[in-house]
Amino acid sequence: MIEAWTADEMRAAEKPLLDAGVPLMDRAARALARTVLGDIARRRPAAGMPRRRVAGSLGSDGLPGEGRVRPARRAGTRAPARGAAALLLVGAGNNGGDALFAGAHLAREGVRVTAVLVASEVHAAGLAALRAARAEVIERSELRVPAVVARAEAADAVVDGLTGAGSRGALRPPAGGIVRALADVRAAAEAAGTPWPWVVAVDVPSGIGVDDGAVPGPVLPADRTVAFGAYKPGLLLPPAAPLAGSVTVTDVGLGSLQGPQFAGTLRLEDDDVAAVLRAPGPRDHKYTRGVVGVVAGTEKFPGAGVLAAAGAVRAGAGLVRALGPVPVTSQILSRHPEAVTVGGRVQSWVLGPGIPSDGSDAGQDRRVYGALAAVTGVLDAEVTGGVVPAVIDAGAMAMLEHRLPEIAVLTPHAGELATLMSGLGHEVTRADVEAEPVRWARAAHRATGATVLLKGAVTVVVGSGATYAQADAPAWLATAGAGDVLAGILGTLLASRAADVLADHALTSRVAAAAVVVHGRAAALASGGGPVTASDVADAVPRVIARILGGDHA
Ligand SMILES: NC(=O)C1=CN([C@@H]2O[C@H](COP(=O)(O)OP(=O)(O)OC[C@H]3O[C@@H](n4cnc5c(N)ncnc54)[C@H](O)[C@@H]3O)[C@@H](O)[C@H]2O)[C@@H](O)CC1
Ligand SMILES: [K+]
Repeated sequence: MIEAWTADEMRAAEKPLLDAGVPLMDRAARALARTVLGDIARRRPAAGMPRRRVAGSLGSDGLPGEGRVRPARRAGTRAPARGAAALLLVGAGNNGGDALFAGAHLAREGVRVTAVLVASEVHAAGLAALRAARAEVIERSELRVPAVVARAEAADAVVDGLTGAGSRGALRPPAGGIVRALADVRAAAEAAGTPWPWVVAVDVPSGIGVDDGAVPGPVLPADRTVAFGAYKPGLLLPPAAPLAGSVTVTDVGLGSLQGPQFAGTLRLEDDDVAAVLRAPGPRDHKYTRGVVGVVAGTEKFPGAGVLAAAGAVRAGAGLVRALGPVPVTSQILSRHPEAVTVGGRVQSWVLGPGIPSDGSDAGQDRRVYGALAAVTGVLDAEVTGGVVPAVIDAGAMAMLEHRLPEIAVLTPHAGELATLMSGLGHEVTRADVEAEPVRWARAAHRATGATVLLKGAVTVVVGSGATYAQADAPAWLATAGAGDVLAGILGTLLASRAADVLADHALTSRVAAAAVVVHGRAAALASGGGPVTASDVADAVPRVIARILGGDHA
């Protein structure tokens, strides 16, 4: 489990250590320097190898044709970092202090270090250490954006120490202008396939919302972030999370926060998913393993019914009841003969995939309304068979008439969440949701009572407890029908855990996050780096579950 700590939690945790004289900044800076040195060494050509010329790129002398290449990684070749160039971007706070002390270590290792002071006052001891190591310093009064950009282009690594846990809002000038210029040049280099230095963010990429993952202004995307003590929420949450690159957490001795009441930001790892999955025991039979009722697909869109059923079947449901018009159920049966198409008791519902919100299939709408009555408990348990958890997807999200319990999981993407919230009287657009996904997912949870699973490159799941942020899927998963498969997988996990989530509704979000992991891993396995269909994703689910349960996390 990855747990993220807010800026306040970090401060509270570090205070007793700092009071006791624990040299946190020294530990942080050493770890940062080690990581930068390792990265530079890995990325440089082995000593004595000629620098390759890269067509179309500008060299450090500004002439075309010579550039640093991203050399292919070759096992066993770890060239030293001596002679490499590093540019430090240094802000006013301790984040800049980390960068300065790390810069001093780098300089002592033979790296040519230039520190750009973006504030008139920076960490004094850090600056003294850097000067003592004979690094070059560009003062704030000498700052010229084009010159900083040229220095960055000539460097092997850029270390972003502008702001950290003390960051507030969009980066102000001159930091904002420098970062915008660097981010533009980096984007242009990436588009053209030309080299660009390795960017290491200190603690967080400067300018992100540390606690909420917002991106209120310019941010230089990092290749790596060296986080001190713990992840920060902004390293896990969209839209900021992808700007962090790969995250390395350095243990500075802060310990762990998480307890049963933890209501912060979490990311499940495979071990946590294994704890949610329920492998059948010798006494289990199909009814104890969980029966999933699927109301998905219409005559016009039968595929969604097939895919939702596929997700449920492949995730290991004891039984799938697929309900709908004959053109839908016959297709489901032809693909999944193990499903049944008659009603009866279920332990969870999957409602809505492939059902339009225009009321064009009265029969499916009626089935959805009936199931929703079982989920909300508005109808007597004698009629409905009792309250059960549910996945409420696509068209079913337009059929909500009553407040939902947390055991109901809404599964919108950003556009659907905007529609849902607009229907509830909030003025919000898809772009608003994309800019602040967690804020709107939380608003939707408050407004509906349901657990909200907001789909995206980073999927967030919000209930009454922790917020889960999962980034397990390759971008190839953005394909038609993928959401239907997820709904089916989640239906099965909820059915297998029905008794637990009914006893503790707050568990629903963790089960939902586990389904997101299974879905993402299945997509990665099926994709193998190439295109993937929703059917392929469903087919890969049994192998992924076997790997997760078997502790094989490769
Ligand atoms: N918590 C820990 O255990 C450790 C924390 N350390 C470092 O300390 C950092 C936090 O230090 P600080 O509290 O000094 O915070 P920052 O280093 O984020 O600096 C805050 C200062 O940056 C400026 N600033 C804030 N928002 C800005 C904006 N939008 N545009 C321009 N300037 C802005 C302000 O002058 C503010 O005083 C962490 O991120 C980490 O790098 C490490 O040194 C040691 C270990
Ligand atoms: K930073």
